[in-house]
Amino acid sequence: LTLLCLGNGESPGKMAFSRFPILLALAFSSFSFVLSHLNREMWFQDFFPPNMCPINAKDNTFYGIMFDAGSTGTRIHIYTFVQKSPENLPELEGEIFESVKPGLSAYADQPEKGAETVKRLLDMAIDAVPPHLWKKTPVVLKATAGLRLLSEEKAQSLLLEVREVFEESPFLVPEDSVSIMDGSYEALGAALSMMLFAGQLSGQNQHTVGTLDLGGASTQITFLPQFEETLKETPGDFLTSFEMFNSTYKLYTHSYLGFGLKAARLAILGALNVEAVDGQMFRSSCLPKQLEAEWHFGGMKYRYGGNKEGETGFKPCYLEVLKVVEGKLHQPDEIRGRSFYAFSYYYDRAVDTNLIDYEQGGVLEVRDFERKAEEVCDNMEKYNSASPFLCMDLVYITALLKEGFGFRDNTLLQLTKKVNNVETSWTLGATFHLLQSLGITY
Ligand SMILES: Nc1ncnc2c1ncn2[C@@H]1O[C@H](COP(=O)(O)OP(=O)(O)O)[C@@H](O)[C@H]1O
Ligand SMILES: [Ca+2]
Repeated sequence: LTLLCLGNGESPGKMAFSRFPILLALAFSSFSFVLSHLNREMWFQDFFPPNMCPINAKDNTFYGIMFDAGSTGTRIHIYTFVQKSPENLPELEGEIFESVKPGLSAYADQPEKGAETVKRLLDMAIDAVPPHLWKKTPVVLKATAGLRLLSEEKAQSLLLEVREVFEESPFLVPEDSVSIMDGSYEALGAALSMMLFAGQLSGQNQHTVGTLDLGGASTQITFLPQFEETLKETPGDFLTSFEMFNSTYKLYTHSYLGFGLKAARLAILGALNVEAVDGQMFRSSCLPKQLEAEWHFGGMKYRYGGNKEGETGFKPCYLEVLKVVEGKLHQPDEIRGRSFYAFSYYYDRAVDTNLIDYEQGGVLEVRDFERKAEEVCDNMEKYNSASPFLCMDLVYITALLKEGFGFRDNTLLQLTKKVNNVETSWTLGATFHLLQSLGITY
């Protein structure tokens, strides 16, 4: 640990040390997400102490290794926890994070090569975790929508190869250590992560927030309902209970498969679930007029292009996109008055269009995405150098938020990549849950 610290966060991968009692939220604020400044500033930044290195190598440290096998990339998160005494709750000390592209599903026909990418990432953990703790450090890989969309046979042979890599490693390999994760577990992990982060803020003005994750293939929404009404009006399969510290919590959580950004592109183009796409040209008013190109996704090749003769721009594009989202998602009333953390492609597209800074993130209103979508779609030639899908992606994000989930124009979204150098991802919550269920403490 000391050695890694000398590297000051640069090696191997991106080392981050933060120190916050992650469980305060669970213990004191009844799972309320606590936000202080609901103005347009980063509401986290005042509350976290600056990064710091552990003063000494500690013997009350333990680790958890979580792989996120996403549809566009594979990521390793190596978390360090410190437990000061048995009666104290563990604190998150830091994270090492690294990622590779493409994701495992790109190796559908070469499972060994796919597993090799996992092995290279796992080698980082050999350096990061002290040898005497290897046997006590669980390693788990959870695959998301990308693998959910592969055939069962291809997905299973990938998972089998990865399992072998784990078995050959010196780490603790729990039962079911390599699996395709249920969408609601992904959402639950994200919610738990944010609860852990927000624990630092307890005692401030309390507002509860939820999380929105926009992946390539699927999208998730999660929040802790405050009103009985919401629980009554919500279909049972949108509610997930989980236990922690002798309490049961009921979360609203749902994963919409096929509503990730890339899957949505296909749906908008009318290319989803179309047989014999080869040779067929899919056109959209959301694409530059003169564009004609090819796109490889999920093992298929698609030809797509702009409306050469017809209309292009924000209005016709919005109508096209509306068909894909309108009436397709459950709209809980309660979310209208809430704030949400937004990750992944919400973050990336906001960065691409200078709505937020890549390092800092920021707070946006739903209408900021709409304004940007109008600007990009009505001036596509100006945005030529960016992705040809930029207009479509922004309109999809706008429509998904407004017409899909039913958010207001002024709903606040906190776009956050990292809290004090720890990635905001479902992985922290899932690792925490894993360590709890294995009874791993110092
Ligand atoms: N830990 C992470 N750090 C940075 N970006 C991430 C992380 N996890 C997901 N993303 C972003 O989300 C996008 C899509 O998510 P991904 O996890 O690959 O898809 P899916 O969740 O549908 O499997 C990625 O392109 C990436 O920009
Ligand atoms: Ca993801």
